Amino acid sequence: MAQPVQVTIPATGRKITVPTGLFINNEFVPSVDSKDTIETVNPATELVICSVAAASSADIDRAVAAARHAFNTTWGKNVTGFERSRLMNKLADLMERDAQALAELETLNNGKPVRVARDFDIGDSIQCIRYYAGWADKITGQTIEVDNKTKVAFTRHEPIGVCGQIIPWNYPINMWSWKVAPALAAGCTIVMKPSEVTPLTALKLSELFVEAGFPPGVLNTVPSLGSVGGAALASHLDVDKVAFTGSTLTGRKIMEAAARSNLKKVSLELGGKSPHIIFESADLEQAANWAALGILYNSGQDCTAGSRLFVQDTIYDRFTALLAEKARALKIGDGFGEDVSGGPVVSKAQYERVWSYIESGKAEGAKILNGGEKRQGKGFYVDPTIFTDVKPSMKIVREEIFGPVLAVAKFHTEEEAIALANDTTYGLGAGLHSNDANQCMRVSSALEAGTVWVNQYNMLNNNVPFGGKKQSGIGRELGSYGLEEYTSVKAVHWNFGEKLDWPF
Ligand SMILES: NC(=O)C1=CN([C@@H]2O[C@H](COP(=O)(O)OP(=O)(O)OC[C@H]3O[C@@H](n4cnc5c(N)ncnc54)[C@H](O)[C@@H]3O)[C@@H](O)[C@H]2O)C=CC1
Ligand code: BAL
Repeated sequence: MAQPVQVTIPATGRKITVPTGLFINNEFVPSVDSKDTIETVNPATELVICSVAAASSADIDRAVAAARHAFNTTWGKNVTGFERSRLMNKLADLMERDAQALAELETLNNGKPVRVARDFDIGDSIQCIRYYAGWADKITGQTIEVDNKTKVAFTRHEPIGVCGQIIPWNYPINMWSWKVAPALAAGCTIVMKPSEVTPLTALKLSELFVEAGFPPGVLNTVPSLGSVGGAALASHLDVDKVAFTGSTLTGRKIMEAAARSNLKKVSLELGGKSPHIIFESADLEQAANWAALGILYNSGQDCTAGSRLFVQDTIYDRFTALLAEKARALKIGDGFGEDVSGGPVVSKAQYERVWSYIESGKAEGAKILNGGEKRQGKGFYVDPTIFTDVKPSMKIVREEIFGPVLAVAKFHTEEEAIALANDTTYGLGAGLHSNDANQCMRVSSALEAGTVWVNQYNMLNNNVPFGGKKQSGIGRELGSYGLEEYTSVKAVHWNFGEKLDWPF
């Protein structure tokens, strides 16, 4: 299978041609040895969209060989930073040109509102590529004086080499750009494995890669099951680095595979159970908006979802009433409606997983403030579900749900809020709302998380690093820190005068 198919966007009638082959060496090709395919589904209708080729481990070998050849002959060794920057900016221009069609395809496969896909996911992705295009010709090492007369050392920040990149289904285009942009800027070549749930936009973006004029082999796109293509990349002897976003369980497997194979560099962006604290001095209306956004954006399918909310006892009743209003005001529906703010969750598997948590919350005795009832009809919809009066031991408080399900608890003192917030194996995001600046400073220092939001939530910038502490990950994405993950520092020691006496 390598022939493109035409898919029709139900709401607009637009026909989009989608490549269905594996993208290797700038061509869409069938698998070398497998007839396996991946079926994609529209989560709003539960109807099949199309099937694409599934890469086997032999295909991963072929993609890695293409990436290695491009690294050694073009991108990694013979293409200047200026040229890398130019091509990256061209890609960003093409994404801007095709933003509406890309957004429609993203919505079809993922379910998120088309307005959100276009204005946030894709807008942010274009900016990410331009941000790192700006770095491509500015990667420099240091000159270090070793002694004043005869020796100097300098460092070179060299591209790591061939990178395996494994991304999830919650932000297919956005996670693609977070991974691809710094790797390209640094001079690395890529084998990209999109999620088997949402491979369509990664394939469509591969077409734009060719149109932008990138040399063959720089980016290779291999939709595949995680246990096949993902595992093959993580354990491949000729892959120099693997970058992953997804569950902590799979992150652990990837790290084990890297350790057992060639000790490739690993960066992991994993799960979370992020705390969000509302102190009594906060602007409650604003804090309720941010708390609702924190759990409902992307239908809660967000690694930094503020899924544990801690509210000071003095404002608890007022605040929870406000929060319920916010949840009820949000329009959930088919993502093709321009006024929709939340779509279905991505798949049947995710729908069942989220509902099993809702049932467990009910069984463990948490009170339901909003939602908690299944809808009739087609589509993997989960209405905003808010549990109050939760206990720290409950499953809905301890485990990542990855759906629009919030666990709310009360606290009395600042110390108590910090202790509750940090009572988790995760450490990705955290938020707090307070009008006391000293309190904001104290609490943001005490929270064990890679990102802390003060008087806002879930806002990210391409020039600010992002990543986790504890079991939420290793390494950073975005900003100059994200670029460092794709370079390897070489120290060159240079002698221009010292004679070595012999015997020494
Ligand atoms: N941190 C985040 O952004 C994400 C977290 N998750 C969490 O994981 C839960 C389960 O979702 P899944 O889709 O099953 O997550 P997952 O972590 O298994 O999938 C993410 C990616 O990893 C790949 N993968 C799976 N097994 C692999 C293996 N053995 N070796 C290499 N790659 C492999 C998948 O094909 C996909 O591309 C969600 O409910 C959520 O809690 C899921 C997606 C994103
Ligand atoms: N919100 C940052 C990326 C993620 O959810 O995976």
